[in-house]
Amino acid sequence: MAQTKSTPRTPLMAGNWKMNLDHLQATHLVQKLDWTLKDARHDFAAVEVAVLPPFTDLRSVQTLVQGDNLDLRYGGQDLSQHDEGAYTGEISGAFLAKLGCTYVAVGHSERRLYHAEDDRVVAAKVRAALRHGLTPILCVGEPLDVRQAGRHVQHVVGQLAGALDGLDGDQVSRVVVAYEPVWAIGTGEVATPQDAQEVCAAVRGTVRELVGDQVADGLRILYGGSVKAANVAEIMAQEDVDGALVGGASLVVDDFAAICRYRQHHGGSA
Ligand SMILES: O=C[C@H](O)COP(=O)(O)O
Repeated sequence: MAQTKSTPRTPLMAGNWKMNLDHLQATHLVQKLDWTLKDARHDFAAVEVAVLPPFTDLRSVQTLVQGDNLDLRYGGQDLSQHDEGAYTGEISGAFLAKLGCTYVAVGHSERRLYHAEDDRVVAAKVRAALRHGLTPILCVGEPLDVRQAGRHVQHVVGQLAGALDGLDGDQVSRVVVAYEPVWAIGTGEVATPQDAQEVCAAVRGTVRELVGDQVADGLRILYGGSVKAANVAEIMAQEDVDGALVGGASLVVDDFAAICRYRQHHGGSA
């Protein structure tokens, strides 16, 4: 049973589509998602829903969301640390802002792994996002060997401190953190609610030490890694978990909508 949390923070359910769905498929999914969430006759005002499509879909998503005034936010999966210039293939945060993006994922483990993004690059991208008025969804998480060695909290706190280094309280208050254990991404191997809580509490504690109580209490921390309708309510019931970053299940409207309706699964009030 979900429990009432001591500090209310608006939950965020963000769907990271990764390299899936072209702009036509994106239009179809967004329309159906909006229809499904409204059709549920459930109060979604208290849950923020966002999608992170591929860059090539964003203009279509913007047209739909703004044209039909949909209650849905959207954003990019990555951005350049630079604002403009000779960086072939890169996308500026300024371009994302111009397209009406609210969010941008930064430091996803797939970027760290396949594009060699280290804490220094991730920190620069967090700053780039903030410069352009975007909310970075800063992804942190440990690989399996680190978890097995029992160093997961230390690892995540190190990534977090590296990415937030030098930011003031106002800047950190505009960041969302996503804890995604690498071993749980796309594997069906979901962390237990207690695993998620342990690390998310450490994330909040680190932010408390860095910039104080007010920012820490307001910080939204998402869990990501094989989130499904069947496991989301228990994860959301944890004190320091404020939402989910959803990969595979966000590509199927009914599955993602069910995740957004997590309160209905156990009748709780997280
Ligand atoms: O950004 C999303 C995460 O990588 C989780 O992906 P997944 O839900 O497919 O495990």
